[in-house]
Amino acid sequence: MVTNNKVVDLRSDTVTKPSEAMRAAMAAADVDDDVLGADPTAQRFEAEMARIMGKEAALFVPSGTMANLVSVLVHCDARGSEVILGDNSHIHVYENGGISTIGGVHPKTVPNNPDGTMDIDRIVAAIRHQDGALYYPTTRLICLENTHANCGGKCLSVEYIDKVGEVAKSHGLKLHIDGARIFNASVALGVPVDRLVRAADSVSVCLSKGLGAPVGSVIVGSKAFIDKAKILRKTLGGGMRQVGILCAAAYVGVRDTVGKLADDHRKAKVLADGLNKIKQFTVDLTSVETNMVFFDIADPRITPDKLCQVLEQRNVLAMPANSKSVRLVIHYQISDSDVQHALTCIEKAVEEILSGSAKFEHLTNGSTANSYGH
Ligand SMILES: Cc1ncc(COP(=O)(O)O)c(C=O)c1O
Ligand SMILES: C[C@@H](O)[C@H](N)C(=O)O
Repeated sequence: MVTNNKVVDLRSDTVTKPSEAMRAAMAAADVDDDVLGADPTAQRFEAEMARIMGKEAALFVPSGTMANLVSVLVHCDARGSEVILGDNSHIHVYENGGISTIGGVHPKTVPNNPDGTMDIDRIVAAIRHQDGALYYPTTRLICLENTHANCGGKCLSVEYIDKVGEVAKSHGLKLHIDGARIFNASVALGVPVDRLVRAADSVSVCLSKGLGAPVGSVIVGSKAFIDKAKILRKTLGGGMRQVGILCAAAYVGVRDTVGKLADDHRKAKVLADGLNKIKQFTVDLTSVETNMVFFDIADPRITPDKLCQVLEQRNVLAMPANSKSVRLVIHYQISDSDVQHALTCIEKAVEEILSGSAKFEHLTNGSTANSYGH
């Protein structure tokens, strides 16, 4: 039963459609072959992103996955390299093991705490000792993720990042931040984004998430690092021709949408409060720091897969996080009335499922291809 023609898409902040301003900028973009020389719009955008992030240089890449892969492979350019990263990190869980299958880099996971951090003493303990060089991989890199997607969009503090940076420096290691949502963290923490990443040798920044660009990420770091990253991007097939068309849209996203992230976070809290009033759900309200809301379903009759299917019949899109919880993500194209409409639809979906009147096409255990969970 469709109660509203408009689709309220809460699956992710990757679902935004380009704004009219982005489309106009794309149409008007001054472009050239970025492989044969330098697309002027890409060059301007990369210089602006380096300035904003407080790094020497920047490189536009087609996706966050490629941004992380290129960054890890530049830092870990010798055989037998190992990277220390979170066991629940996007790089380790959702990027097809690319650092290993493509880059030959060995992952050394450390448990992620619920707040997205890894215990500093466990990071230090994970660093391979020189004495074992005959047997062990060689630690070259530590990766953090801010905000942390699988930990509910939690923010890593600048104090924590600086401490990990000190550990990396004192052990001769590099530090990469998967900053897919670094602007969400900067806004939620009230810390300028260049200060937040000061300790990092490289950062990947998604333009196609909360910033609303249709495509792309940017890597920032030293000029020497970005020069190597540019070659590796080409090796991976990421060299692009008139890429200014995409950079023009991304530039509009950075200019127009960063200022809207605080409102995304406010709406996420409104959504979380509403969900917490539904007695079959539990939400840890203190964990809603940015634009993501995870809620657990206590009633076994209501599975995440069933709930998402019934919501889809009402044009509200959501994704199971796993077999017991659902993830909802706010972005700037979700209005306050969309939030209220979604809450009403969720309440009605729960009633339909519990009354037995809900219709399902197919059921899975929640870990389907279209689920975020694992
Ligand atoms: C934390 C994080 N890092 C990296 C990525 C990868 O970005 P992309 O989907 O553009 O490859 C995502 C999700 O998309 C993410 O949530
Ligand atoms: C699914 C995942 O890869 C994506 N980064 C998201 O958060 O939606």
